[in-house]
Amino acid sequence: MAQLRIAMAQVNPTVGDLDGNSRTVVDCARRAHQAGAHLAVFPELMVTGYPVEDLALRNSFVSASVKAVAALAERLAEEGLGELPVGVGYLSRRAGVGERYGQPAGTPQNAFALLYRGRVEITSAKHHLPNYGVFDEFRHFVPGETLPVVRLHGVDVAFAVCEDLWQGGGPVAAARRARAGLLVTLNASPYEREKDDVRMELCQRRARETGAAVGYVNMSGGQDELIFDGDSLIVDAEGELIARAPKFEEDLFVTDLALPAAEDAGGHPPRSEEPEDAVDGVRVVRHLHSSAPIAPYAPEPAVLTPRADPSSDVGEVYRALVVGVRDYVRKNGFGSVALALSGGIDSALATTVAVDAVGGDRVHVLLLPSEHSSEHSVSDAEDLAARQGVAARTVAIAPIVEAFEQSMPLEGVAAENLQARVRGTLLMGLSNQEGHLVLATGNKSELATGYSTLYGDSVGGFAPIKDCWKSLVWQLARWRNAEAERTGAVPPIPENSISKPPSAELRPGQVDTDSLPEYDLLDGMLDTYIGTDKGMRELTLDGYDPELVHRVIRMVDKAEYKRRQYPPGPKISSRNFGRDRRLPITNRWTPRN
Ligand SMILES: Nc1ncnc2c1ncn2[C@@H]1O[C@H](COP(=O)(O)OP(=O)(O)OC[C@H]2O[C@@H]([n+]3cccc(C(=O)O)c3)[C@H](O)[C@@H]2O)[C@@H](O)[C@H]1O
Ligand SMILES: Nc1ncnc2c1ncn2[C@@H]1O[C@H](COP(=O)(O)OP(=O)(O)OP(=O)(O)O)[C@@H](O)[C@H]1O
Ligand SMILES: NC(=O)CC[C@H](N)C(=O)O
Repeated sequence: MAQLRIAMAQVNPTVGDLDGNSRTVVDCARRAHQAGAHLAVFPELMVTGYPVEDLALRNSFVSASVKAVAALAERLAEEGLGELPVGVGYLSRRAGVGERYGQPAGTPQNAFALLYRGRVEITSAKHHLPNYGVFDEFRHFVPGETLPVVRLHGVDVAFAVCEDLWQGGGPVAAARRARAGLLVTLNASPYEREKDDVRMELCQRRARETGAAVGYVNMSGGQDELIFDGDSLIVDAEGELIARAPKFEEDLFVTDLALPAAEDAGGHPPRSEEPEDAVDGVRVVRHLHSSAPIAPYAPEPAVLTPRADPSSDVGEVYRALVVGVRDYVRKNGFGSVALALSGGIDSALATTVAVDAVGGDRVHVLLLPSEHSSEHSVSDAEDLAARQGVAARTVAIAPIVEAFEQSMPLEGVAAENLQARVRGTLLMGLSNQEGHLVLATGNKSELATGYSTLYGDSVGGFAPIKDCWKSLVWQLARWRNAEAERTGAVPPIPENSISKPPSAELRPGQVDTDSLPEYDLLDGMLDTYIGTDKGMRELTLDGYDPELVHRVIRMVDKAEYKRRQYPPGPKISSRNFGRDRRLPITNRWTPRN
């Protein structure tokens, strides 16, 4: 057996910030070196951030990434870190491939580089490209065809990139054939509810299949609608969990691994850059760093007993929303946010998430009562603002609505929507004047059914709870209050905001159930329709009333145009309204089956 100390950097790069991301690599590599690591690894596309989307198709961006990774190798050596092999993801190009989309030769690849002694020593690229859900990698990359296997202190270490682990064959099969002792994967795997269990099981299965320990390093942090939850982990060749990093945080995660020395494992002695036959379109390329196993470390293992994460599923969703808001605000250069607070549950939860994300002193709320607003809409909103220490301003909108209607009389829904639009205009005015990012407060049930006013309550730059069904909104509010009680703090959300019936308050006595079914029933049906694409007949077979099914499906399909104009917001489900679900707006198809 040989001993290998591996440092996995679960960090939060920013897309396009090549200098900042490179600095993060140097800082973590320094700490890894100080911790005595033999190898430091970073997430997929660390140098550029992930996903780069169509930046991958800009030749200048690919060139900048290739230059940045070479400069990073030099910088590591200048800082005295050249002897530490550092594995990073970056954007590269495969030379010699013909012109594509009018670009010069050389198509983009989602690449891996091992940096050592001031040089980009080894490169390879992701073989399996995900092209489903939020991923579009056929559009952006061509697949890699090699699996680097590096003998490091006597252990054969193979390197693959994210989706390479999710699909069988290819790199996984090649790692098995190469008898690697450790398979390291660099990942940018976005959060979805319960995906942590899927990933863990995947790593365990692949470890058993390859007969190698698996080191899985994931990104943390938010990028537009995606949230990377970290949760990096290491399992041994039998699939036993050795160590696991915390979720939703940055972490440099150092672990001592006892691994089979290459010769014991049956791997033949490598000559540098020696290719082996292709397995499933992937050639193993062996590299020699150091053959001799090093003496085992003495006493203290660099640590890490598996850390159980205490969060519940709902608690995890809450943390994901906070990270999504925090990083959207920070990475887009905002100092503060603003939102309209109605005393209802949606704006109460959105405000609470915002306060947890950026701090109460950077959250500004507007109370905007109209002639139809209830007493409690103001008192509950004031109560929440006081509990959370946010700056609250009240502007009665009735005179503005009246002035509007004097110039152009409106009736019915048009008049109702005017109130929402006046609120939207005031919020955007405040944003322009004071520079806050406006948060839209709509939930997924409203987005699904089109139950919001275009250019009214849907205005804003980011929408914290847009992927949460209304029933989940209540669960999140209760979870957050219970968390506060557990730690002896004041529950941030007034009980009345949680318990009162939801209402848009756009006309006297209006409640959501005038237009929509009860949320428990509605959300179940929506989750099945949106999440599984079942049609009318199948939903009816599931036990839903045929007339209701027909009505709800029509509402959902008709509202595509509203969703397309809604701000982005954190994805927490396996199918969000955004990159996961792309449907035509102009569409006469009725899903009868
Ligand atoms: N296919 C299409 N492509 C592009 N635009 C399209 C379109 N179909 C209609 N439109 C446009 O959309 C307009 C209709 O949309 P919109 O103006 O939003 O109005 P609309 O959807 O008719 O009404 C908004 C509904 O949301 C409810 N609401 C509003 C605000 C808050 C809440 C709450 O829960 O608190 C609920 C309100 O009670 C009402 O039932 C049309 O006048 C037309 O201009
Ligand atoms: N009186 C008000 N003052 C300020 N903002 C308001 C007011 N009424 C509505 N809004 C804004 O419009 C949004 C849409 O209203 P909606 O009724 O969907 O949400 P809610 O009031 O927060 O929750 P609920 O739907 O449970 O009543 C609110 O979240 C809030 O941002
Ligand atoms: N970046 C990737 O290749 C991610 C794809 C993978 N299936 C995941 O969700 O983790």
